[in-house]
Amino acid sequence: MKGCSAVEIAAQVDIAKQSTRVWTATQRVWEYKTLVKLLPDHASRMAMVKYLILNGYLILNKPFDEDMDCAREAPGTSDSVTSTTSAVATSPVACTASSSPQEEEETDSSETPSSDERTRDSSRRSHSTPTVREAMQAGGMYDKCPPESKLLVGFKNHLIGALQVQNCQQEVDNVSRFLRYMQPKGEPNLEFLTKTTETMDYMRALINSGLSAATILNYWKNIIRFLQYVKGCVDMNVDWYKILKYIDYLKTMRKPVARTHSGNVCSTRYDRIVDGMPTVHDCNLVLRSGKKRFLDMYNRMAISKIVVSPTDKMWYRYYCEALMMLRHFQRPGAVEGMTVKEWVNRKLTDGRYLIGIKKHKTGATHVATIALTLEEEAWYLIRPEFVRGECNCFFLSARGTKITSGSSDLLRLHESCGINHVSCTSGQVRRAAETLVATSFTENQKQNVAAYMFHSDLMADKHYRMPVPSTIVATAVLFDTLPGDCQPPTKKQRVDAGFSENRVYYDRWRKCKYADRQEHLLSSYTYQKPSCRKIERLISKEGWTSNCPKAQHILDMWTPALKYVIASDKHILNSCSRQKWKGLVIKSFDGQKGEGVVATTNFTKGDTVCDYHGKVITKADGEMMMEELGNQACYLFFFKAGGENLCIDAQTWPCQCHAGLETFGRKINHSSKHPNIMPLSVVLRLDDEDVHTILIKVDTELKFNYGVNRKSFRGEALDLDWLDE
Ligand SMILES: C[S@@+](CC[C@H](N)C(=O)[O-])C[C@H]1O[C@@H](n2cnc3c(N)ncnc32)[C@H](O)[C@@H]1O
Repeated sequence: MKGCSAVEIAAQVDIAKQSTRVWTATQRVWEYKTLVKLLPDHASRMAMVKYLILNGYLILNKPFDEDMDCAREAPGTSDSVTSTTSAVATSPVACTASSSPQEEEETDSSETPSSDERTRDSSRRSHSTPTVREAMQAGGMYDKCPPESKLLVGFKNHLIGALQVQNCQQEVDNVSRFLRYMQPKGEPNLEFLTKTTETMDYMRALINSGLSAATILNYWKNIIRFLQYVKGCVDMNVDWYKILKYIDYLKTMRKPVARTHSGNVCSTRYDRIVDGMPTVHDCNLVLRSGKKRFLDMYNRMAISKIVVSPTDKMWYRYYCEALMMLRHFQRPGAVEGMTVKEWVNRKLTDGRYLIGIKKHKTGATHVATIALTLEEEAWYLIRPEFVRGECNCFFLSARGTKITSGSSDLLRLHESCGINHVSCTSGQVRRAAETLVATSFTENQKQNVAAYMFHSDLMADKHYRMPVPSTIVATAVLFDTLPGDCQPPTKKQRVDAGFSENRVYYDRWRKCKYADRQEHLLSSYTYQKPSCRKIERLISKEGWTSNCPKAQHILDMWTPALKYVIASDKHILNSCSRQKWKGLVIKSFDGQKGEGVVATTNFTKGDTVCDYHGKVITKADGEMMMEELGNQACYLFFFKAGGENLCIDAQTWPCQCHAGLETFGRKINHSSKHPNIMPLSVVLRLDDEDVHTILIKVDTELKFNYGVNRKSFRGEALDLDWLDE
């Protein structure tokens, strides 16, 4: 539009904007998963994908072209990706078990009951999985260091011994591949700590090889854990500073990947909200529709002793496996791992047969448990029909060997019943059950369910906190009833807004408001217990006249919340780990006092000025050190935490972790009469250390009360007159 006037150009821009809006609004962007749902038939879907792309549509989360062309994508692939991603989002450990390229290889079914399935499975093995692996191989990311390398052996022992990670081989392999990439030859060493360019290359190569964001994050997590292990190795004489810097670098580098991952998880969850989630009942459809055939087969095999065809027998087994996954919410790994011994050891408890399964292919330390009804137990008694030789596994393939993929079997069952399996995987039914539990079970019941479904407690907790559509709507309705001035909705407002005349929403509003007020009052007193009078004053200042918490009740509920606030404060964690605190200097004083700490900025009550840094030792060890010191200045801080008598040893200086750096805590002098800071013992998740933090109120020399007097320590301090200060 070179020759056009500004007005003409502006008019064209307007038209373009308009058309972009229409373009976006008319579904130019497609999620591949939606296409899977709309077009379960692979060929039709591929044709549609091509058409959409040709016409300028954008398809998000499309599998690699090669995968789409080579393999008839197993229905449910996208779904299983979904469940992996969400598991990763809630528990990074789960990612270890499910998202590594090795695992991708292993989860392919090798059992091939029909020629059709054989074609599909073999094509998946020969094309789909190796795509990622081959890319990794080509990029030099698949080679490993010798397993006997000192670093790897040490790391593995650390994972098993110190961190109790029994299933750690995958993590060790991931680290091994990383080390090999960074140092293609020889015994791996720590020279990579300075190779930032190569590290960046490694990240790029991982991304380019087609690994999912979740898997890459998992690699990164493993490497960071490895570095933390190295940091703690006293015999390696490693440079802490270098390691910390490198960890920082890794953390920065993973940020974009983490963003992509969060985006993926969000989009999955969004789909779930928009498309709705299947209920447990929906997921059990295959059990209902196949039940007649199943019972018929049972009658023929168990009662009439008629020999059925191998295909029928196989189908019967699929159904039995499905029962465990869909009705008893077991993971496929538990179905695959169940042994004959575990079956024989089943225990009749309160009318149910209880079975425990130890091997379930996950990193969880829980035993998978199933409580079969008497009827179900009878259905499983038919197993001898499948035995072809020696095999300890309970479920047996057509060849009499261990089954390899419970999820593939579930998929086959769905296909045989003509049911679209997409929303009926074991992951889906577990999620559906969790949703149900979250809305209608008590906390105790939830914990029991978590154990039954063999989640880690943390994972279970996270799942239960996931919003479900009905909760979101209920909350939104509640918000709608809240006018801006925070008054409860009047009866007229409620009725006008389409709600019933009764008080249910009014009461709900009052309940929420009451809880808010309680929280507000409690949050005003974080580190010092208030008096009843003080709370009453605050309540009256707020101007609340009704629906108002009682001051005494708040006092009863009060606990020192600050510890928890501190424990999650990134600034404090960072300052503790780097030993960098702002607003303090060390100053020399006259006389015996020596040096002390002075504040150069104004601190406010509640501020954390620094920590008392040093190694945490026992009280007995501390006392022994003190005895040896005699009358010399002493840099030991005795305290009690969780019933234990401990001591921070700042006597041993400089510390290993911050070579050559003077730390402030140990330089703070004593004052019993005018202390202006107080120590607070908190447990920070910081390289497994208990870190003591100190609060200050005024900008003057920092002094705390050492908590001892001249008579302390059996009178040994009698001549320390400065203790009276
Ligand atoms: C933890 S250190 C404090 C820093 C020490 N002033 C320095 O120069 O390194 C504790 C020692 O400082 C000295 N100290 C602490 N408070 C003092 C005070 N109010 N007056 C005199 N000396 C004090 C005592 O010798 C004590 O053993």
